[in-house]
Amino acid sequence: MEKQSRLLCSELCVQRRLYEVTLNCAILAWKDIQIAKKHTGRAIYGAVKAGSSCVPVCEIIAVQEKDDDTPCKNTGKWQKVPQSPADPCQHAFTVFYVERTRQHCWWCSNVTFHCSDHSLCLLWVQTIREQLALLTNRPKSLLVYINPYGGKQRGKQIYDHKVAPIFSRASISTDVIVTERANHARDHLKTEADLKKYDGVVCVGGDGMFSEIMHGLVSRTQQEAGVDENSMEETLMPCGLRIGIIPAGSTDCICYATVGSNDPVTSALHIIVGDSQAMDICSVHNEDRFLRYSVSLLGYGFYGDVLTDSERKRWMGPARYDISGVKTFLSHRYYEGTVSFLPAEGNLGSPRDKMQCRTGCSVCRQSSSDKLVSKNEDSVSDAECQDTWTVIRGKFLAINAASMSCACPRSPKGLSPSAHLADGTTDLILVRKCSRLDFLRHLLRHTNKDDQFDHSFVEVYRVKQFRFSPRYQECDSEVDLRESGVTGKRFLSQICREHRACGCMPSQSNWNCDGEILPHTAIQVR
Ligand SMILES: CCCCCCCCCCCCC/C=C/[C@@H](O)[C@H](COP(=O)(O)O)NC(=O)CCCCCCCCCCCCCCC
Ligand SMILES: Nc1ncnc2c1ncn2[C@@H]1O[C@H](COP(=O)(O)OP(=O)(O)O)[C@@H](O)[C@H]1O
Ligand SMILES: [Ca+2]
Repeated sequence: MEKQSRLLCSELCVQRRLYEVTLNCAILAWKDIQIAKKHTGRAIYGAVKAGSSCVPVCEIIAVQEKDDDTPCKNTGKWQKVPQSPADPCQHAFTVFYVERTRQHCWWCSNVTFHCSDHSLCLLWVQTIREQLALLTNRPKSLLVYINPYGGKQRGKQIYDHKVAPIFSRASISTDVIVTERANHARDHLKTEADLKKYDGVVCVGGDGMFSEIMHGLVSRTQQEAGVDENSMEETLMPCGLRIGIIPAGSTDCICYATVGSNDPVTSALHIIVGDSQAMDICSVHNEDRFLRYSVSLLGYGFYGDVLTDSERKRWMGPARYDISGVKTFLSHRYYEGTVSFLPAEGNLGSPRDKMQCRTGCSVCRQSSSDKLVSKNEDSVSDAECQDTWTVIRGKFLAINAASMSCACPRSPKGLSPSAHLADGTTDLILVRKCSRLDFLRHLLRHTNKDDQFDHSFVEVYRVKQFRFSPRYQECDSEVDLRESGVTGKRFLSQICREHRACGCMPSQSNWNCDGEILPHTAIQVR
């Protein structure tokens, strides 16, 4: 505090007690003068601390001169405006700032400073505003998309009641679009929206809604940069705009895994202070066709089937996943296929190293600087790495790729607790055919502290690319069936012939790509 030069220092009242209030370019601090005097010369820091508070300037949301006839912000009571000009409470300003509450949860708190002199009051307001104006990473203008049908259908309510008031307090201007159909936001972003007007896009909804907005922005960026999304060789251009997420969906894992909570107010405050976090994006192709991007979970088998079943139960809201989860668990189907992958090299850690990715994560920083170096040196092409592909054939209950931890309220540590948000890799989890009881033990470990990878039937790899092809590929899609001349009957008789001895039927599943069903099962992922 002493190292930074003071911009202002005054004696002001807070709730009728006199405080020494100081502002430098980094911190606003207020110290109860009486408590401080009591302890002069004595090093009782705890006691001195008891009468003093501070807030980093970068966590101040707004400062407002208080009207004479507004209720006192600290007590909530209406205050009588004092008549005497010498009254130290005659003029006041309120500072709104971020306060940490529960784990990773933020709240917008406030403190009102009173002073006798109007010009002093104005000077404080103006100086704090000048300091806020220097924080250039804060958004001023945002484009907001609300999915009114996500989660418990409370997106609009959450935005109107919890988010819009703090955005307006922070003087952020917004254009709000309540979507009218699926893919409305994606198409608007891709073709219509005047993106130059905005400092960021806000998504009010779940992972599916985030995915729509991310697709809109990423595709728009590639179109403008002339990058062909169908080509697996091209390097995608990163997006210039940030996406803020106000959680109002069913899983909200993208919000939970980046912010640490699924609280709309916390998210709004992170948006206001201009926080940002880079995020890996996987591209998913089928042959030369681009299918989709994924940022959280790409899951075949168990999670694909849970999603397929749950789409029919959308009216149930978030509970549909639990019902479909139990149903899919009981059906206990397995899937045959071949997974090939290119393991991540270098100092990218391992999925079992128990390192959690946090803001400023050293692994992600290292990975992005490595990428810059390799780009400049134009080093090893994918073709040269061909020989390092690992190939695994087998029978699986689930094949999951988690590009981030996928932490969510259902599983607070996530599918892959040590996965990194922006290291250019995804954690590939293979759950081989096992008994129901073993699979249940594995699932349960997602909800407690035990290691879900510590089973003989579970393998996990950190990879840069992977491919999957199901064993009975002919049935991949009706088109493929017709093209290859294989009929459904022939497919079934082939399976029956091969499984006559054991009497069980292997199944076909679909890929769950961030909560959307992919139309193909043979995929290539980068
Ligand atoms: C026995 C309890 C087992 C609990 C296991 C929980 C594991 C949860 C891992 C969740 C990973 C979530 C990854 C995120 C995916 C989302 O992108 C995506 C889309 O989200 P959106 O709807 O918000 O748009 N969400 C999903 O695909 C939903 C996946 C939810 C899976 C829930 C599975 C519940 C399983 C319950 C099994 C119970 C067996 C009990 C037997 C007696
Ligand atoms: N106005 C709308 N009507 C119907 N569906 C919509 C609308 N807006 C968005 N969607 C779609 O709703 C799906 C689910 O949205 P999401 O917000 O992720 O909720 P949830 O988490 O409950 O799945 C997304 O796939 C999105 O494309
Ligand atoms: Ca990653």
